[in-house]
Amino acid sequence: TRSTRPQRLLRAVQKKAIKGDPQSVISTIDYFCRHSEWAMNVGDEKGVILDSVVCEVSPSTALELGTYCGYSTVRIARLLPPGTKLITLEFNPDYAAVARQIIEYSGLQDKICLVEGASGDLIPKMQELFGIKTFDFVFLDHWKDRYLPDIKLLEECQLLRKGSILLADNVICPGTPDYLEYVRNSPRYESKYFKSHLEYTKVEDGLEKSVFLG
Ligand SMILES: O=C(NC/C=C/[C@H]1O[C@@H](n2cnc3cncnc32)[C@H](O)[C@@H]1O)c1cc([N+](=O)[O-])cc(O)c1O
Ligand SMILES: [Mg+2]
Repeated sequence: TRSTRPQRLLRAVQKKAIKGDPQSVISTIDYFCRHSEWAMNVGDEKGVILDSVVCEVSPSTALELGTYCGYSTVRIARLLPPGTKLITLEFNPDYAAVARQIIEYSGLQDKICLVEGASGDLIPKMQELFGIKTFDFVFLDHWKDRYLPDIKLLEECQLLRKGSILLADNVICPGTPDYLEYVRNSPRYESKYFKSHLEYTKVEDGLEKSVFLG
């Protein structure tokens, strides 16, 4: 049977990127998505905004919702201070398998913990599974109708603290209207929109950065 797009993206990384070099893995994926096949990675333009927020927060604990092929996982983990871990959740086993190989190829496996499962099931288990008290940083890039229920779950599970930063992809395209309305109107968040473009295109999209106020 024909290979899947994630498998073809992995093959491009294994063929063209330098093993152990996260930047070359990132550049290879961006090149593949611009010149061979578009894929729903946060991409290079929004990736620069993601990088700047990760560097600013310099999180001790970080969570990513929706690993897909691991592009943003590698982008985030390459900037984390030593001794910190990025927990990334992915419920599609085929995507998780590709992501594991891309993460390993980048050499960042010691900074990343990829957990297979649904965010709705795993978020309540973060304390017991990883001894996590609160997350300093959360990157949301999974199904767009899961953003709002999942941050409400993070609040309920007391996994956010005063100053926790949420960064959400695709708030314009495909769009996350209920999430945006919530973080922009809730007194519990201070929210800011970073205008950009949908990965590898000229279509408008952007990232929403929201600080939990406690
Ligand atoms: O649909 C998009 N992203 C959805 C991403 C979904 C990824 O997160 C996982 N997932 C979903 N709920 C989950 C719950 N728990 C764990 N993994 C989960 C899915 O198995 C997939 O790997 C998207 C679409 C476009 N686009 O232009 O169309 C552009 C983008 O940047 C996008 O991010
Ligand atoms: Mg996205």
